[in-house]
Amino acid sequence: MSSSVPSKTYRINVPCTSANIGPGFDVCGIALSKSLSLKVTIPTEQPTSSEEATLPKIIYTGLDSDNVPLSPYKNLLTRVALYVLRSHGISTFPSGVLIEAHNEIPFGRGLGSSGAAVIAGVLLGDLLGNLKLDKGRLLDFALMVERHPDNVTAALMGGFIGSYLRELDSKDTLAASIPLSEVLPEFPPDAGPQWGKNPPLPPKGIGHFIRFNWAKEIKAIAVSPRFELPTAKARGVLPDSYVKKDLIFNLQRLAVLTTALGRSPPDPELIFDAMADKIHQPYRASLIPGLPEILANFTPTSHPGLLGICLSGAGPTILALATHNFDSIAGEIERIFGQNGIEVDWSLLEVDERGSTVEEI
Ligand SMILES: Nc1ncnc2c1ncn2[C@@H]1O[C@H](COP(=O)(O)OP(=O)(O)O)[C@@H](O)[C@H]1O
Ligand SMILES: N[C@@H](CCOP(=O)(O)O)C(=O)O
Repeated sequence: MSSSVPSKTYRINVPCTSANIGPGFDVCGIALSKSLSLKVTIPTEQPTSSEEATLPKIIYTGLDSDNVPLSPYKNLLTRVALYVLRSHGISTFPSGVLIEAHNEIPFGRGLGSSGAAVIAGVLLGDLLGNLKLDKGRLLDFALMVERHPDNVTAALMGGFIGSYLRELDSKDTLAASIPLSEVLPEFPPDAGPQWGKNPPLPPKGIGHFIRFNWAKEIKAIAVSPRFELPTAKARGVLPDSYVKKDLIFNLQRLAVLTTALGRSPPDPELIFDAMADKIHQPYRASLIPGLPEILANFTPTSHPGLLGICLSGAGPTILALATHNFDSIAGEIERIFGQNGIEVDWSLLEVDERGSTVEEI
């Protein structure tokens, strides 16, 4: 943007997330120390009716930025922002906006890249419309797009979070049931202010959540195979119903895990067993070569420092929680993936307690 145009610049920062943490399928999420950050420059004066308005210009740097659509009607960040704006009766983006995205979250690896993009988009819409929505309301909009709460809630709030979707009355159920194609329509390339009907506001308070404690000694090792597994595909292999004993297996562990991860010093035996799962990982094993072996080959006794191991989100990333010996734990997971012909990248991450932030810079 030319320096002669008066403008304000903001930084939106959204952390990556690891969802499920073993038994907490669609319930738990942890915000971690990699992020999607947007530098957003907004002109403070808009063109007069005789001047031509310009659409947002989007620039990406960082991971997986080569194939991201840069049209504001195709890009996930701006489509979500436009949904928030249109729900408030604002049919177009302000003119002349510059969005510089820097991405550290690999796409389709189970570290919540789409959840982070959805939260960044909601925050962007709030900023562009000067809507000043509170966090609960921002979450409602995010949940209309990404309809499981674990990633988006942790990305927005930060820390280790448990969440559920409120049972809605029939009027709210109707409002929340509008298809995703109406929330994020495929805009024609020449979409203008008069295009389509604005979507309705989402019901209030769709998502409820609580923040658990997190013991400061616990770090997250994220080992990401170098292939993408779209979350939709990894949800597609899950059954529609479960047997009672598998549900009880997970519920018992989840009840223990949420408190166990907040206790200092952490108890490796308790956490390790509490991170086992029977409702998503076994079904996803067919999509992630090496997963059964990885889950079967690690214990706190065989790998001192390890607390627990699970699939991160829908995978294929493996999340190992540990207090020490990070290199050897990651190296061993890398070795098993290697035997299955899969290369990986790994990093040691901290829990991000701040969650998403927006600041003027
Ligand atoms: N920063 C981003 N900007 C635009 N689109 C994104 C961004 N991050 C993720 N996406 C979209 O989300 C897809 C990945 O979503 P998903 O399959 O749910 O995997 P993940 O486990 O990483 O959330 C990407 O292929 C891309 O289409
Ligand atoms: N609970 C969801 C979480 C998906 O997380 P992602 O980071 O893989 O998008 C699931 O397991 O499907």
